[in-house]
Amino acid sequence: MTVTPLVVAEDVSRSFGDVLAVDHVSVTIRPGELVGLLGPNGAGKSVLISLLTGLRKPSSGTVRIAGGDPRQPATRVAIGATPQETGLPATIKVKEVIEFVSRHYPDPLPAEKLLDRFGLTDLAGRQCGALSGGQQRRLAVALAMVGRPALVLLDEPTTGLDIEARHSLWNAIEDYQADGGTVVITSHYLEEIQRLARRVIVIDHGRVLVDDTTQSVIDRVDVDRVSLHSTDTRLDDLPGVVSLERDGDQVTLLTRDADALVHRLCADDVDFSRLRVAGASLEDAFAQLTRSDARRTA
Ligand SMILES: Nc1ncnc2c1ncn2[C@@H]1O[C@H](COP(=O)(O)OP(=O)(O)OP(=O)(O)O)[C@@H](O)[C@H]1O
Repeated sequence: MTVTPLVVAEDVSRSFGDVLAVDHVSVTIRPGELVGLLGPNGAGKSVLISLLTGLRKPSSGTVRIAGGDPRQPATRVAIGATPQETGLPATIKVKEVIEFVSRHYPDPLPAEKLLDRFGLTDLAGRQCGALSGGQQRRLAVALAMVGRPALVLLDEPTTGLDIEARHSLWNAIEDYQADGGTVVITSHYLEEIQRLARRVIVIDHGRVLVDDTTQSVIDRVDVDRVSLHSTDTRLDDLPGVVSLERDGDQVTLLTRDADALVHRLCADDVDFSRLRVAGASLEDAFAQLTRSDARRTA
């Protein structure tokens, strides 16, 4: 069965003077997907999101959301977004701002359900200006979902949140997806994207470097991560090691052959403790992808 895509960006570019922020990007997202949009600082993620939400017009190419132009109000009802920075009205209470935004949508989530989902129930009567930075961030994401939009675009939603707040936001995002919602999320916390997103799109210099399942992207990096505690200098000369980082006596090695490395440690009687071997992470894959793109660009 063919599923009609929710997001179709075709050959989209956007420039600001000499800066080509988004460079001929084509992306299709199906309903129910949760897609991580990754890239280094200045890669073009926020500008691409602004094109998908209809806040900016492409210099060339087309964007369609649920078949419509996101610059038209009728299409924008299907979109919820949390930009990197949001300005909430300081003197309006949390529940009031939720109810105010709700009135713009035909079938909004009940305020109580939204407050509960985002852990904001105890703050319902608090003025927005009296919320902490993390509480404001949670409210901003809640407001993106109040109208039960088909698509939600979250630009670094968990920046500045403590661990507990981050976990509760992940749960809220997963609940929204479980209800059939579609999510595009940017984050510099790659372990967060690895946990949430089944698919990642990596962009750099405005271009798509990779668009694949998260696992396939990780599998592209044919290395394992070996961590141990040791002050032995012979660690610098082990075979198959791609990179080595020291933090005090904690050493993290990326290697193409973890078995050979561990055999060698034992054979050479290297003094070490707390040895751990793990597969590569999305962060390792991302670092390798963007490094090789930087080399190509140079
Ligand atoms: N209004 C603007 N005028 C001129 N250049 C802009 C404008 N907005 C963005 N840019 C440029 O476009 C490029 C992409 O910016 P963008 O904000 O999309 O990056 P990003 O991937 O979101 O980065 P970050 O991770 O730092 O948020 C950058 O070079 C930026 O300086």
